Amino acid sequence: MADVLQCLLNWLELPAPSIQLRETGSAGRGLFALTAIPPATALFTIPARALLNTRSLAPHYPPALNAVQLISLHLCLYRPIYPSHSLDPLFGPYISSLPREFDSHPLTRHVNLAADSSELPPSVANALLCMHARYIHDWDTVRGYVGNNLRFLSQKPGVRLDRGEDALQEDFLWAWLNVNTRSVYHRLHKTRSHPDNLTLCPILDFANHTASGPCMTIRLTDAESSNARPIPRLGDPVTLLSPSTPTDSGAELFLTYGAHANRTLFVEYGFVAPCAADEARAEVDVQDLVQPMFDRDDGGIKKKMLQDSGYWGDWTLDGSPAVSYRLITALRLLHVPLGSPDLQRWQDTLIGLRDIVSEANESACEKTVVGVCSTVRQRALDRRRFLLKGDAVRVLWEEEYCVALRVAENMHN
Ligand SMILES: C[S@@+](CC[C@H](N)C(=O)[O-])C[C@H]1O[C@@H](n2cnc3c(N)ncnc32)[C@H](O)[C@@H]1O
Repeated sequence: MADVLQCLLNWLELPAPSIQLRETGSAGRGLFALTAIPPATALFTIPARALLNTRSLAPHYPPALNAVQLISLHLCLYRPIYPSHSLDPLFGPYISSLPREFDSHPLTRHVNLAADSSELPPSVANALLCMHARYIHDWDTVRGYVGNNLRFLSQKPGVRLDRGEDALQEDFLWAWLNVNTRSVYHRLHKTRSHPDNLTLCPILDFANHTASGPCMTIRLTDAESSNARPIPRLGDPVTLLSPSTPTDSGAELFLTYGAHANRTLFVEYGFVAPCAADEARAEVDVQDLVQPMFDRDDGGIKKKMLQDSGYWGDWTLDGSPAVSYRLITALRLLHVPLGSPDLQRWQDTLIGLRDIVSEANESACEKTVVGVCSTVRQRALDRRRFLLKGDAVRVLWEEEYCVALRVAENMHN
């Protein structure tokens, strides 16, 4: 473990920092404080030349790919064949420090084993299918690109493209999952929202996620603070700051990957961070149960109205406990007869002219929510008993159960 970090530090020409790399219990490798660290201390700065992104890779490839596709292609071409190191002359030491495989990641299981996603809560299965579609789109694009640039790519030192398409696709999946689980936001373009504002960053990418509690932050780059594209050709360097509170020697140093529900953490990163039932992060998406309620005569018109006003789908319950405003809005419309004066009242709720459509409409919505909660609880009970305690999928079902229980109890009070 120490060797991996030392090798990266040598390549980066960085002095020994006040952190070390250690194996954690269940989260793989992680960063730990070697000494007590004062608040907001700069831990290390990774030079722009060592960041793997569109700026550092663009000079080495014909244009045509977006950031995820280009970085994935580069990793794929230079995947190390263990125990040997990556043959990449540019980023070899970094690529050699990446995880060797993603065998237990839900996407790998889905692709390789055609794993039955019916064991997952429906919204999780749906999120996994969407992720799979993204992956297939990127693979199709990169496969076409490789075909169009075969001669150029084959001449790169250390690259072998004569291994057959299956082997290439396997390496591409490994590469794509590295980008998906390890890249961070990094300002490289004129606008903040540009989808290619991302990078892989050595050492920083050993940091595990915490949903709450002290975490490290990335210092604002020059480009970000001036809200413009970076001036240096390769972009700005990345400096990692320790948490804003003192860190004890030996404590793990975390990042927060975002305020994600466990559904997202599981599908995108392959783990869950169990949360208390009363946290807003404990969330159930009930679209699979509510959408069929619109499969009736007036449902098509109502669906269109919800789509036009931006309220179709993403209907959630959470543990705080709460029914999302998006779901309340959809249910209110579901219980409004078309052609009645209540339709105007529903529209008035959208623009804040009214709080509710009517008392009767509110109680019909509540009854529907209670029914949805009952279905969620029953299916969670049915499914979780087939799974071992501590299994990530069981945690997902348990979260659904607890949230539905809390929301239903709250309705009755
Ligand atoms: C950016 S990497 C972090 C470093 C990684 N542990 C390693 O060994 O290289 C993200 C991956 O670490 C793991 N991970 C991060 N935070 C975790 C957590 N709180 N619990 C479990 N696994 C976690 C997941 O496998 C995730 O996809």
